[in-house]
Amino acid sequence: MHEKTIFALSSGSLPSGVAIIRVSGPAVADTAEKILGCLPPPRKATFSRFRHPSTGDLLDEGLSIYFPGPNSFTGEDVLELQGHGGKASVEAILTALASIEGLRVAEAGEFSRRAFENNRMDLTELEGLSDLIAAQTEGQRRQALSQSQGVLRALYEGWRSDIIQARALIEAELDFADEDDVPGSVSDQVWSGVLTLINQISDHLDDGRRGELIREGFSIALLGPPNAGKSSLLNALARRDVAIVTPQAGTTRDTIEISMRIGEHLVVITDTAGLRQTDDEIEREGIKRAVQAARHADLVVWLSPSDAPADLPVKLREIPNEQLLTIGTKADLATSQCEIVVSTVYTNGLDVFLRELEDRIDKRLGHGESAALSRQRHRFALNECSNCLRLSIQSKLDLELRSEHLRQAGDHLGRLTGRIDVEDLLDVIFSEFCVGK
Ligand SMILES: Nc1nc2c(c(=O)[nH]1)N(C=O)[C@@H](CNc1ccc(C(=O)N[C@@H](CCC(=O)O)C(=O)O)cc1)CN2
Ligand SMILES: Nc1nc2c(ncn2[C@@H]2O[C@H](COP(=O)(O)OP(=O)(O)OP(=O)(O)O)[C@@H](O)[C@H]2O)c(=O)[nH]1
Repeated sequence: MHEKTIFALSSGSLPSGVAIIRVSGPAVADTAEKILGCLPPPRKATFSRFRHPSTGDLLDEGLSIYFPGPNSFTGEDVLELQGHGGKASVEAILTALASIEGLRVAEAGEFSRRAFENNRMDLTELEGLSDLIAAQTEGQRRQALSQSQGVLRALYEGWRSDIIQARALIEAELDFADEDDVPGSVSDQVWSGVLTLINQISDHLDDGRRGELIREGFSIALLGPPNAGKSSLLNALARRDVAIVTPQAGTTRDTIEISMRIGEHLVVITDTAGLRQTDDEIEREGIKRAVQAARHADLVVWLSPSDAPADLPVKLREIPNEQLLTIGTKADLATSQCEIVVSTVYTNGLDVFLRELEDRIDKRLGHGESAALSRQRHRFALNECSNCLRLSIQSKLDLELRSEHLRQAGDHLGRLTGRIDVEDLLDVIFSEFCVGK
């Protein structure tokens, strides 16, 4: 239980139609008495006058809601003051709250931190909540919402309890190892269960980084010879002049990135320097970056100008087919061999091109059918867990050592959900939150 009661404006920037000020902690009942004159009935929106606790001045009128702990967002007593969203109105209420003993302004993410500390949410749910507030696309929203509702928590806690149970059986066998009448076969069942778990984790990890790409954005690199129209295409997609376009070959030097939505997903598109042999040192560096961008991209779009078709250079041939899309550009100048052709001068073919991109992205990212891990942190912990499980099933090892590997496997899952040793992680996660959340 925290001694301090915290408060903050939880709704967005001012002015706004309505502003919600949230108060959480042990002094909530006292605060309600002081500001509202009484404690409103639990969980009922109640019309109230908000008054200054010492002067009795009317500050605003609005709705108040009292959520007695532990059935509240934070698990503590919570009071919401829903007033008018004017800057001065909100300021007056915040000032009045600050004057009450035992109250202080909340730090970023502090309400959620208390929810975590009171076991109302685990780490993956907190991350989901943080992602939900950051979500810009339908795909991100859907994934973040289900993560905030605990799909990953349920999965990982389930696995962790399987491991704990397996370990209990092994430990029991170790304890009875000296007694002749206890058969040594309990553990055989345990190990086949562990093997099943290893396969489940491996299936979960082997998802083409679907969840991470939904969260971070699917990356597309535009590549082609100089003057193929890469920057023109980027500008057409962005609907603004992001990159410089000139008739001079070798205009783009550094890579240029834009973020946009395609269908349900966030996409990061990179314009790159045209690929060619050159002695210009700056251009050479640009080309190096272009090749790097191609290697890191989830999809490479190769632009082949219709008036001077160009094949993919040798150093990009390693890119798998499903990660490559070749399009013909400058379709107004000549006929292209490519299936998809665009002209940025006449804005032809862009819709077909975008539809093809959407199709390819949807195929890779799906529609949130199953729970997907969404951060590298999850991937690391699951890999570590899986490694420990693999060590534990080696029958040549001592049973005690195998049990210890199981313990470590469980601990990796415990860190994933925040059941153990996560102080350092918490600061990172809460730094992503805004004040009032
Ligand atoms: N006015 C308001 N709207 C809001 C929030 C809020 O805090 N205030 N939220 C803030 O993020 C979100 C909703 N999250 C909430 C989560 C749990 C509880 C809550 O009181 N839970 C209780 C009771 C659940 C029930 O009745 O089924 C509990 O879990 O015990 C409230 C809001 C979005 N909308
Ligand atoms: N006719 C025609 N010209 C185009 C089209 N797209 C681009 N251009 C012209 O082609 C030239 C090169 O365009 P950019 O978009 O700068 O080409 P780039 O591939 O980014 O070139 P680098 O930066 O040199 O690699 C410019 O003069 C554009 O106006 C098109 O669809 N049709």
